[in-house]
Amino acid sequence: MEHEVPTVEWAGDGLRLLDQTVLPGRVEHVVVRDVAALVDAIRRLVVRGAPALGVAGAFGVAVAMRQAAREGWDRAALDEAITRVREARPTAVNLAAGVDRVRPLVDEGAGAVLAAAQALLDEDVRGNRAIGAAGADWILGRLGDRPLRVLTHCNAGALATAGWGTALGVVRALHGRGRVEMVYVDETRPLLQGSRLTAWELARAGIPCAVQADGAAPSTILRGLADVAVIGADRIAANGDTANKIGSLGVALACADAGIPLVVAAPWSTVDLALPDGRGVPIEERPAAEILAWNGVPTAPEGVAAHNPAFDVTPARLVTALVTETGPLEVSAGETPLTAEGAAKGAARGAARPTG
Ligand SMILES: CSC[C@H]1O[C@H](OP(=O)(O)O)[C@H](O)[C@@H]1O
Repeated sequence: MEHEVPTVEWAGDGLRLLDQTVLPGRVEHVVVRDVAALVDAIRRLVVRGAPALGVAGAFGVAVAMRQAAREGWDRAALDEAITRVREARPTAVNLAAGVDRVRPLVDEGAGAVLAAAQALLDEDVRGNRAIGAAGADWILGRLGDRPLRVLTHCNAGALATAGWGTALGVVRALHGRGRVEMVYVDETRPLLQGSRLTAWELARAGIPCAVQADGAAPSTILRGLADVAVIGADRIAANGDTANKIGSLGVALACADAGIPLVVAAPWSTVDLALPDGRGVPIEERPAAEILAWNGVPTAPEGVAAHNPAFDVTPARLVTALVTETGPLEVSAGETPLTAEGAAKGAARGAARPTG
């Protein structure tokens, strides 16, 4: 049975978020009604994942407007608060894009902003279903119509989006066709989005999976235990260079060496056409404590330093296929650069009513 729990939704007077910091042990929600609480929720990964951040950013404009009305802010204070939401995390382009999409509607009132944010949420779910189907089509066409062993990194599932997921959307589509033998789930240190979140989603969906240490991924791939790796993205440059959770580059290098496909599943809203290549991707550096302890228990000697980049950039030459809502692009084979025309088609596909 499919048991999706809404990740982000408007709840009358605030933004209701599934608190992903307490999964899988507890399923709890928080409702944020002010900008400081929303920024904190984004920075602590209560809500996380590029598309989900885009939706949270869009609704965040309405949160700021409601707070401005309650507290009597002037326009400058409102604009500053909206910018704080927009800049809460730097790497996923979707957060800023979500804010920018609805910000021009501020003068039309909170109702217009909420309607636009809800439209973005609905488009994301439709787009993810399209990504899932297109990704499954490409993978089965490439590898043969048989049950497959998939490797994933981090969480690019329903929890990272408004629903269904991107990379896990592909896995869900394959599973729906009876074409998943096993999913190797990288635990994804330091915040364990794989073991805590991806394994939770797959178990609830009845999809067979095994959690592994991140360090096991290259040998799993080079020992021939996986047929394909499918990952999400946080920002894709115009040439196809892809920023994703730290450790994705290692998976990509192993896939290239082993000759298995690396599939990036992402909506066009994750493509940053203003960025010619991956050198300009802002890489979020996160707190040392995430590396040096778990649940407050030290895992390293006191006083040592930590290096905690939250993302890395996989060069386009290692991306076998980028699957968006408009279909696959065989990036490493040169089907780039990504174009504004493609982005427009993607937006139209997400906005299109489902045909059945
Ligand atoms: C579908 S985008 C998911 C993407 O976001 C994750 O980062 P974080 O958990 O820090 O928000 C990770 O990079 C996933 O691949």
